[in-house]
Amino acid sequence: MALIKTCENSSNSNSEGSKSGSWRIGSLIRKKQVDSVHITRRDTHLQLAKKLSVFDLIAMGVGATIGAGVYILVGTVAREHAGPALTISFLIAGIAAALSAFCYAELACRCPSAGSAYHYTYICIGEGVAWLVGWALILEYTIGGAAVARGITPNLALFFGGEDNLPTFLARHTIPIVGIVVDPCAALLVIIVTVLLCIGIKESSSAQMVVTTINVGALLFIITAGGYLGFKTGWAGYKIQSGYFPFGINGMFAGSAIVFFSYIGFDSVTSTAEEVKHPQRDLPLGIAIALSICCILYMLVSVVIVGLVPYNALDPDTPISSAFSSYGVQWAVYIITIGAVTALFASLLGSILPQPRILMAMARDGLLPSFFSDINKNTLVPVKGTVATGIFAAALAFFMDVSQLAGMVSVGTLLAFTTVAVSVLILRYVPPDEMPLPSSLQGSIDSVSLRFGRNIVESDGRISRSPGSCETDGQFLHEKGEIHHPLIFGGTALEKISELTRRKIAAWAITFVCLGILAFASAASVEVLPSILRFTFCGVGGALLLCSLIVLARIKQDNGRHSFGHTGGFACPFVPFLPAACIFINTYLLIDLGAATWIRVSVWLVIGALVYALYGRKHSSLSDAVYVPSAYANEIYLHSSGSLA
Ligand SMILES: NC(=[NH2+])NCCC[C@H](N)C(=O)O
Repeated sequence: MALIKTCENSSNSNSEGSKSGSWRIGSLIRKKQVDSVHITRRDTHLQLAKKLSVFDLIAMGVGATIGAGVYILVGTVAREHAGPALTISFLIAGIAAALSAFCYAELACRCPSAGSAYHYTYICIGEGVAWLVGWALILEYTIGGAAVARGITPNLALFFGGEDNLPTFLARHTIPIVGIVVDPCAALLVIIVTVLLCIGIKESSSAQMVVTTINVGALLFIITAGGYLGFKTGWAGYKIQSGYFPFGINGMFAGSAIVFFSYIGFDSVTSTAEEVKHPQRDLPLGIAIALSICCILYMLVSVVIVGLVPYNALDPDTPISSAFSSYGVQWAVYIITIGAVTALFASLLGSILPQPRILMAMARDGLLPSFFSDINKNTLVPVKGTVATGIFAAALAFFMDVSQLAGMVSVGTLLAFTTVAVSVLILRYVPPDEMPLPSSLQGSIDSVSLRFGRNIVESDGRISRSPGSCETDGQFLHEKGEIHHPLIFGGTALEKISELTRRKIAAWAITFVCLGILAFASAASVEVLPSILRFTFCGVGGALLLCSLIVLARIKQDNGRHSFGHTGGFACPFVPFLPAACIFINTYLLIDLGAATWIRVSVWLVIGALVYALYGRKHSSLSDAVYVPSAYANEIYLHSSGSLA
C-alpha cells in the first residue's frame, strides 16, 4: 500500500503567484502533509534527539502547568467569585481543559511532530491560520515565560527577608528619567533556563523532574498539613453562614473561567513530539496523566485552603502562606515559598522549551528563516532558536512588567486550543488528502501501486529528485494536474459521488458549527450589546450549532484507527460533541478577555500578517516541495531501487 503526492500540484498556482508577486488566496489555504518527509532541494534536516519517556512527559506537563495559578489565584477567586465552591470551579475548569487535552492527544498521536498546534493547523486548516497560530503561540510562550520569570523575584526575595535585602545584582532597580523597573533576577533565571535547554532535552527534562518533584512535594505538604490543621480546628471556613455557594452557581462558573488559567501549559508536552521515543503511546498518556495530577492537586489544595480560612478572609496576594500563618505555623511559609519558586521555575522552563521547537517547525516549512531550523549536531537541540528565544524573553523580563500582557498570553493559548479542536473535526470528517481513511475504503487504496522512477532515497529519508517528477499510476491525476483524494479513487461512480457529497456536507456543517458557536458565545459574553440583539444572536447561533451538530453526528467519520504510519493510537471520544464543546468554551473565554486585550493582540496579529506576506508566503516550502509520507520512505526506496517495481 502506498500513496504519494506532489505538493506543488496543490500549490502550483501559489508558487506562480508568489513569483509574480501577486496575492493569491491559495497560499493561505494550502496544507502540508501529515508526518511527511520534506523533500526540498534546500532541505537537510537533522532530527531532534529521541530521548523522552512517558515519565519525562508527565514531569514536563505537570511542571509547565502548575504555576502562579494555584498559589495566587485561589485567594481572589474564592473571595470574589466562588467562595468555598472554588473546588468545584477547579473541577469544571479541569474538565474544560481535559476537552482540549483529548483533542491534543488525538492530533499528537496522528501527527507526531514538533510544532504542536501550529503543525496540526497547517495539516488540517491551512497555511494562513497555521501561521497565525504559530505567531500567537509566541505570545503564549515567550511573553508568558517573561511574565513567569518576573513573578519569581518577589517570592525568591522572601528568603532574603524582603526585596530590599536582595543582593544588588539581583534586586529590582528603577531607571531614572524613564521610570522603567528592571528585574535582573528574572533575566538571569531566563538565561539559566536557556542554557539548560541548550545542553540537551534529556538533561532539561531531568532538571524539570527534580524541580517538579519539589513543587508537587510542597503542594502535598499544603494538603496534608492543612488537612491536619483543619481536622484539629474544625474547618472554620466551611462553617460560615453564607453556605457553600455564596455567589451562586454563576459565581462558581465565573471562578472556573478564571482558574482555567492554572491548567494552561499541558500543551507544551506536544511540542516535544519529535523527541519522544514512542510518541503515539506516550504523548496521549503523558498529557492525560499530567492533567489528572494537576486537577487532583488543585482540588485538594482548594478544599483545604477554603476550609482553613473563611473565603472572605483569604489574603488575595498570598492566600496559602497567610492561611498557615493565621494558625501560627510560620515556618510553613518557607515550604510554601519553595513550592511557589519551584513551580514558577518549572513553568518558565515549560514556556521556553516549546518556543524554539515551534519556530523550528515553522522554519522547516519555510515560513521563517532557516536559522531557526538549525539543530546542533552534538546536542540534537535547536540551539540557535533556543538562544534567540532566551535572549528575547530575558530582555522582556528585564525591562518590562509584562503582567499587564497576561491577557495576550491567554489569547495565544486559547487560539491554539480552538484551532486544535477544529482540526479534530476536520480530520474526522474532511481528512486532508494523505489522512487516514475509513476502513471501508482502505482496501481501495491498498490496490494502488506506486512508482517513483529512479529516485535516490537517502538514509535520512530525503529523496534527491526534482519536484514534479514523481509518478503515480496516473489514476490519481485530474486533467488539471491536481491529485484527487484517494477516497474517490477506486470506487464506483456512485461511491465517488456520495463520498464527495459527504465531504461537502461535512465541511459546511463544520463551518456552521464554528459560526454558530461564535454567534452564541459573543451574545452570551458581550454584555454591552442591546438585549434584543443578544437574544437574537443566541437564538440563531444556538439553532445553527444544534442543527449542524445533528448533521455531523449522522455523517460517517474516520476514527483514525487506520492511519498512515500507525495503527491504533488515541482517538478523541464523542466526536463531534466533545470538540464542539471545546471550541465553545475556548471561544467564550477568548471573547471574555475584553476589548483592550483584543486591541493589543490585533496589533500583534497584524504585524504577523505583514511578516507572512513579506516573507513566509514567498518562502513557504509548499511552493517548491515534494512531500512523501515518511511511513513510505522505505517503500519508496524499494520501488526506486527496483526490487518491487
Ligand atoms: N505556557 C504557558 N502559557 N505557561 C503559563 C502557565 C501558567 C500556569 N498554568 C499557572 O498556573 O501559572
